[in-house]
Amino acid sequence: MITTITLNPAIDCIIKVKKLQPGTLNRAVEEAVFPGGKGVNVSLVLSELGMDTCCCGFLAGATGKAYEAMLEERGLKQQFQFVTNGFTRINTKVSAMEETEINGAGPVPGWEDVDRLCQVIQSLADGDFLVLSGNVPSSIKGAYEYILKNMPEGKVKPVVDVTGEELKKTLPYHPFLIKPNLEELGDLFGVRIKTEEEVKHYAGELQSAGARNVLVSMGALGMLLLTEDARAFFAEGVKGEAANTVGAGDSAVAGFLAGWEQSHDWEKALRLAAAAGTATAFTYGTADGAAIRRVEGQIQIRMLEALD
Ligand SMILES: Nc1ncnc2c1ncn2[C@@H]1O[C@H](COP(=O)(O)OP(=O)(O)OP(=O)(O)O)[C@@H](O)[C@H]1O
Ligand SMILES: O=P(O)(O)OC[C@@]1(O)O[C@H](CO)[C@@H](O)[C@@H]1O
Repeated sequence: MITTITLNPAIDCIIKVKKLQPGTLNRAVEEAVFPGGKGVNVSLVLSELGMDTCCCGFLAGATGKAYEAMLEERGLKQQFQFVTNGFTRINTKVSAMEETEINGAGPVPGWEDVDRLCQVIQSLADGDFLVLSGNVPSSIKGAYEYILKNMPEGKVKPVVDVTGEELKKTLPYHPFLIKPNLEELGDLFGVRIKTEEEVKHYAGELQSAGARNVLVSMGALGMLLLTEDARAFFAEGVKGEAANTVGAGDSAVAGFLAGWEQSHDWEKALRLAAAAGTATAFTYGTADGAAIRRVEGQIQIRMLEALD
């Protein structure tokens, strides 16, 4: 079982306009709503890939009820808890010549809510993956570190996809996988990363700080994997027309975990990660299993020189 935590999920509203014109009324030519938030996206893609998954985190208000109904419609196992303050956010993603996103703030959970969540995940089985993914509300800053501190040592294999300080604080808990994108990796070290060597170097620094495996996603360029047994691979990007790339990174995390669970082979895990990310970039919302399997055969993987 792979459990995902999304502290601040969102109804993702994807709107396509011919041309985005700020300061005036824009009308959609296409629109769709999805139950979004990084951890839930991971669960949606895991279930498409035939994996057993459950998502949890916090919902609130009328939009929270609507969100719950959307999860039910998708047949996703969930253990979300309702908090009393605020409402589940609606994140607007506008697809035009470029992508523009407006993410809401979301409800205001308290530490007592985090404690309730910790109770829920105490029942995970030894060795289960626990995916901690997405923005941490400011009322509970440091929540990922707190959650990991409250799990019996060695019980779960954490997977962390979050930016900045929240990520750094989880590294002493030796996450099985972290997945920064190129910009996030650079921001962690206050640099702008330009070469593959630099990606490998800074991913290696994150391993030295505690991460076991590091997957760096680079949008249309592809993704680089540095493994705990000091191997490095690169999955080349696949050319094609992106529909909306929201959730591509989350799909990559799901593909990696599904691939790893199914094969225990780094290259196969990376291939499925790249296929899932690509398939999601080429569709509205997260990709379905058939689309991911179709892209899988197009992924080219290069083995890189290991780190010194
Ligand atoms: N435009 C694209 N064309 C082809 N493949 C893409 C494109 N965008 C993303 N991908 C694939 O998806 C993977 C993950 O994308 P990306 O690096 O954009 O993740 P991210 O920044 O974490 O995204 P998000 O936060 O929206 O989930 C890439 O490494 C690549 O394999
Ligand atoms: O505000 P956060 O939590 O950083 O990001 C939330 C979000 O943008 O991330 C997902 C894509 O990765 C979307 O489904 C969702 O709207």
